[in-house]
Amino acid sequence: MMQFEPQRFHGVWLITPFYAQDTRGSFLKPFEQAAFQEHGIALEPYEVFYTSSAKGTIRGLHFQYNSCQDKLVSVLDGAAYDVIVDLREGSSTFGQWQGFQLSARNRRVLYVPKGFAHGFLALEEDTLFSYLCGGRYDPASDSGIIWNDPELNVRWPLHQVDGVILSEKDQALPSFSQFREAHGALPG
Ligand SMILES: Cc1cn([C@H]2C[C@H](O)[C@@H](COP(=O)(O)OP(=O)(O)O[C@H]3O[C@@H](C)C(=O)[C@@H](O)[C@H]3O)O2)c(=O)[nH]c1=O
Repeated sequence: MMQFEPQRFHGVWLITPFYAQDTRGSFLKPFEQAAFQEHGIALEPYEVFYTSSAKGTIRGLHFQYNSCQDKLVSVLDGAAYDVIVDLREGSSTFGQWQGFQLSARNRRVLYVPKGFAHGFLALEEDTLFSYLCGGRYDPASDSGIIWNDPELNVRWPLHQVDGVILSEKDQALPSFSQFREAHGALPG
């Protein structure tokens, strides 16, 4: 049976997938529509993708302005410190962040609703990160907030890596205050 643990941000769930082992190996099921619906999670899968990241890579903190995606994320190989930031209009936890340890060993799966920025730090070499997203990729409105924004003050576990690797795009992301001036918030 899958287990669903509600998190302190309304609508965020940490999920223990169905997992079984036998003499052949293992079986893991991270998504089952009926089980998600029973918990009020209306994820309509649109696309699946994976990324592989060198240790120390930070991807994020990303979101789309239009056709906001909800995401089911997990780590298939390696380990990551996963971070979400509540950017939902009218949310009582707007501007707050939370971090989660996701790894191939703990098999935890995180459901991130629409209206959040999302990112992670790869804690091991070649960390394989999996996404199941509701909503299409919209490159025109793909954006984010800089990973080390002083106002958000995410406490990344940088002591666990030797240095930070970032894409050029992620180095140039706006600050949280620039995001608020330009957009205010995201539709939840
Ligand atoms: C995200 C994405 C990227 N791409 C392309 C654009 C680019 O050429 C290449 C790499 O894209 P990026 O640099 O944006 O990839 P990346 O930095 O890994 O982006 C991802 O970061 C994490 C934190 C998320 O939450 C994801 O939703 C996504 O935003 O892949 C797609 O074709 N479809 C997609 O859905």
